[in-house]
Amino acid sequence: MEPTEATLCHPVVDGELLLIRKRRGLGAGKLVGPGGKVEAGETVREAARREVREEVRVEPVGVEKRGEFDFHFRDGTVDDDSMHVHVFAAGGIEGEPETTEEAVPEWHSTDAVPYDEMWIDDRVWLPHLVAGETFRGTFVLSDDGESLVRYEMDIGVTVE
Ligand SMILES: Nc1nc2c([nH]c(=O)n2[C@H]2C[C@H](O)[C@@H](COP(=O)(O)OP(=O)(O)OP(=O)(O)O)O2)c(=O)[nH]1
Repeated sequence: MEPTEATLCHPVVDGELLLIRKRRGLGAGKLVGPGGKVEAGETVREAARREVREEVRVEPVGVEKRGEFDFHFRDGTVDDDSMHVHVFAAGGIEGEPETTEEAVPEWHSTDAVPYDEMWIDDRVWLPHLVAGETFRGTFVLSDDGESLVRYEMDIGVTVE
């Protein structure tokens, strides 16, 4: 079975990260970047932009691909919960973030990212996005998603 294609798009504006408190779906309750599954007929970049619009009603600008990761639960084989995530950064936004049915927007300083409220793997790769780097990695989480079983990651990779 192929992993599900998904996106994350992290606006970083004047040293502040725009995160969302997810209200439903995979990772509900956690603080994450805007994102979601890629829909049929759209590119991953279009999907990344659409999810930012849908989740917090702003238009991301200066969108750059920064990396990709594979995200698995349990034994690292592709399963129903496996995601292939395309990660983007945005240098700005147009509009004022709003709360929606899907998400509550929160700004956090890039110097004080609340990693304990995020997916366990975010502390591994998000600092590289904030630093302007690119990355590619694989993360295997425990069944409950609370611990990192293993991971591998390359920094400074070429992204399309
Ligand atoms: N920060 C972070 N995000 C992750 C990880 N794994 C993972 O799938 N995600 C993201 C990628 C997607 O943005 C999101 C999963 O998609 P989703 O369930 O929100 O998709 P969606 O909004 O299209 O949901 P739906 O309404 O269609 O059910 O979770 C991870 O380890 N860290």
